Amino acid sequence: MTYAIKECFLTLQGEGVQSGARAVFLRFAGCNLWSGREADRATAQCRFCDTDFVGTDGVNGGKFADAEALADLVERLWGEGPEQRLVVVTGGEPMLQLDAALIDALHRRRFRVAAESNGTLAATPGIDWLCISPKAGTQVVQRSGDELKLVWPQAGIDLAELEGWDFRHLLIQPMDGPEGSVAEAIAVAMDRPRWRLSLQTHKMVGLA
Ligand SMILES: C[S@@+](CC[C@H](N)C(=O)[O-])C[C@H]1O[C@@H](n2cnc3c(N)ncnc32)[C@H](O)[C@@H]1O
Ligand SMILES: Nc1nc2[nH]cc(C(=O)O)c2c(=O)[nH]1
Ligand code: SF4
Ligand SMILES: [Mg+2]
Repeated sequence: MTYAIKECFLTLQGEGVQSGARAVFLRFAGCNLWSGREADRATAQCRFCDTDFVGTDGVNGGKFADAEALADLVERLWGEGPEQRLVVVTGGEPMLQLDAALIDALHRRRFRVAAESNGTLAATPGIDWLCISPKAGTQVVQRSGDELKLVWPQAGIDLAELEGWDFRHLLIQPMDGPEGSVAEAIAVAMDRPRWRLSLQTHKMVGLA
């Protein structure tokens, strides 16, 4: 299978339960909830995205002919040094492309595979840490995983409904943008203690 990769880079996980962890980020191109074009943002199903996932022209981006070539890139970016190998597959929407062949190739190189997904597609089997981030107005089919990370505020999302899904960790993350509100995210954590505040720390410290 050919994989379309926007960018691939070594950084620290900036969000969620594993925030602060050294990780190679593998960003797949393309999403099923927005074209990625600004002209389409206002009418997209997901309208607050902070990411450019269009094309394959980012750092180490490109078309990869097979899983081995892509896993080799991830391993090269991790480097020979420290163990505790972690790759975060994201996008765009990674479940459009992530397959068993790539997960297996990464596992054979001793990587734990974490994924960031909008939950509208069933997660590929074999992921070691699954983070689902629901978008209002969409049908979330993946209602189990390790962490549910909700960008807030989003009108039309019922927190009580999400609390009934099968996730070990509930994170509330301030939306970065004109509709965002740190205060409203803090209020959720104060009113509903199962939800913990997730901040986009990479943006605070100047990491990609
Ligand atoms: C860019 S998305 C890619 C993965 C997947 N498509 C998803 O939405 O979960 C990665 C994470 O960034 C979050 N995110 C996107 N735009 C954001 C924004 N403006 N403010 C805060 N978090 C945002 C998403 O909700 C998701 O948790
Ligand atoms: N450092 C860093 N952490 C992240 N956590 C989730 C991200 C994403 O865009 O999927 C992201 C990202 O883009 N950078
Ligand atoms: S679903 Fe994820 S990648 Fe797609 S537009 Fe929304 S935040 Fe961005
Ligand atoms: Mg990001």
